[in-house]
Amino acid sequence: MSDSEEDSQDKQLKIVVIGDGASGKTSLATRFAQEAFGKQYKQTIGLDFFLKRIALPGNLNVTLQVWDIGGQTIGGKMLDKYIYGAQGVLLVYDITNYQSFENLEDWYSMVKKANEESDVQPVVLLVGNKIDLEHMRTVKADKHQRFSQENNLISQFVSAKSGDSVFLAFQRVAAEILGVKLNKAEIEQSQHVVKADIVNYSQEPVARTVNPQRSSMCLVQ
Ligand SMILES: Nc1nc2c(ncn2[C@@H]2O[C@H](COP(=O)(O)OP(=O)(O)OP(=O)(O)O)[C@@H](O)[C@H]2O)c(=O)[nH]1
Repeated sequence: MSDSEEDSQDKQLKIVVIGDGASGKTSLATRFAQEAFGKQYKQTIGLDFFLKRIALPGNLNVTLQVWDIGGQTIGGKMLDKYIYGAQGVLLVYDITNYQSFENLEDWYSMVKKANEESDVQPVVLLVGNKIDLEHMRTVKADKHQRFSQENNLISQFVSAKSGDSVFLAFQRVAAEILGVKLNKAEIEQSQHVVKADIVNYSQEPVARTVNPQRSSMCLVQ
C-alpha cells in the first residue's frame, strides 16, 4: 500500500460520553454529530451511537465513534463493558445541577475500574455543560478546576444549546489521544457558537430503547 493510500484510511476512535441523566450527553453528541439541538428531554435507555469524521492539523482525518451512554446505567452491569476500550471519555455534568457534579466521583471511578487491567488509560475530558445558563450556575468554576487538577484531567466548559465549544471539546480529546497539538487559531475556530434550528422531536412520551437494528448510527462529514 502506498503512503497516500495509507493516509487516506481514517483512524477510528471510541469516545464515550458519561455523566448523570439530563446533564446533556445526548444533546452534546447531537450537537457535535448533527449540528442540531432539541429542547425536549428524552431519556437515553442503554446507549446510542453517533459517528463523525473530523480533520486534525496535519491533514489527519479521524472518525469519532461517539457512545452516548444513558445516565441510568450507573448502577447497571453493562456500564463497564460500554466504557471498556474507549480511548477518550467525556465526563459530563450540568453546571446548574450540583448533584450532577458530585456524582462525577462515581462516574470517574467506573472509568478507572473498567480500565484497571489495560496498559493505556483513556484521555478524560471534564465537561461542564449548559454554560448558556450561567445565571443559574450552582457549581463554581474553581470547584471544576480543582476536580480536573486533582485527577489530572483536561477540561472544557460548553453549551450544547448554543454550540459553544462543543466541537472543540471533541476535537481536543481526539488531538490529545493522537498526540496532535492544536494551535491558537484552530482552538478559536472551534469555539464558535453554532446557529441551528431546534429539532422538533415527536411528541410520543416513549423513551428510546436499545435495539441494535434501530440504533442511530449516522455519518456526518
Ligand atoms: N439550556 C441548556 N439545556 C440543555 C443543554 N444541554 C442539554 N440541555 C437540555 O437538558 C435536557 C437533558 O438533555 P439530554 O441531552 O437528553 O441529557 P442526557 O445527559 O443525555 O440524559 P440521559 O439520557 O438521561 O442520560 C434536555 O431538555 C436538553 O434540551 C445546554 O447546553 N443548555
